[in-house]
Amino acid sequence: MVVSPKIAPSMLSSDFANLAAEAKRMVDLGADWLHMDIMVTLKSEIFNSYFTLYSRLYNSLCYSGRHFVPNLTIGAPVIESLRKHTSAYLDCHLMVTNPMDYVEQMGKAGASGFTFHVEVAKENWQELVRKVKSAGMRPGVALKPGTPVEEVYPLVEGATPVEMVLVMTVEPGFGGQKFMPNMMDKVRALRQKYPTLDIEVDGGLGPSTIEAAAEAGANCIVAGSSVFGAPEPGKVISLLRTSVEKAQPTA
Ligand SMILES: O=C(CO)[C@H](O)[C@H](O)COP(=O)(O)O
Ligand SMILES: [Fe+2]
Repeated sequence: MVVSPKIAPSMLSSDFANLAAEAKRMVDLGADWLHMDIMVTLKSEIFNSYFTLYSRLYNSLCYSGRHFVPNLTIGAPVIESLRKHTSAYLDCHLMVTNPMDYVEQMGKAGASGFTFHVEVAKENWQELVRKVKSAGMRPGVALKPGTPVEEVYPLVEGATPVEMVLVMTVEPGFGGQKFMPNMMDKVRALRQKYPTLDIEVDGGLGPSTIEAAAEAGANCIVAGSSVFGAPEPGKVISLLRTSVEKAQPTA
């Protein structure tokens, strides 16, 4: 295989009150990675800034009070707690407007992968990737459904490249949404250009959508509701893996 399958249950669909046990359950059932969705509101990011007033004004002018996503999930303290209970690869997907602010804390907390959104890193992605690497994490870039795939090419081809591209197959923010099959054109274009790149798909993946994603060339599969909502989650994990293995070309 040119690229290996990585099946990453999204812990967004787990029982947060029993996160350590849920993580162990997924690893025991065959998960390669644990996908951690980090969503922060704009308000808490403003408080992180030294220029509170300026940020507030800037954000109200440019973002009209909107957050990167309309949801709040977990942050570095939860990653740090979970890290004490598992050695699994923690595949962190940062849906925040200022990823640079979270590099150091996520690295110290024990995150393995740090995937930021291209939409908020157009100006500073080179510095961001460098910092992610020096904090001991693997850098990845994500793109929303409305973002053209060409926007991530420079990040894959840069002097300090990202090591994974995450193609969102739903609008970021919530689990349990419907898979967008038209996003497979992006996956196909990426796989054609970069045969050995890790390409992750996130949103609405499960037994009924995996074939489209695997055939297009995705090898890292995030699946939340389809895994946690299944009577036998282990069977879903192995089905996802088999589909990727069948579709990937051999070296
Ligand atoms: O990034 C995400 C949402 O923004 C989640 O990772 C994603 O939605 C997974 O959940 P599901 O498999 O239920 O769609
Ligand atoms: Fe995600």
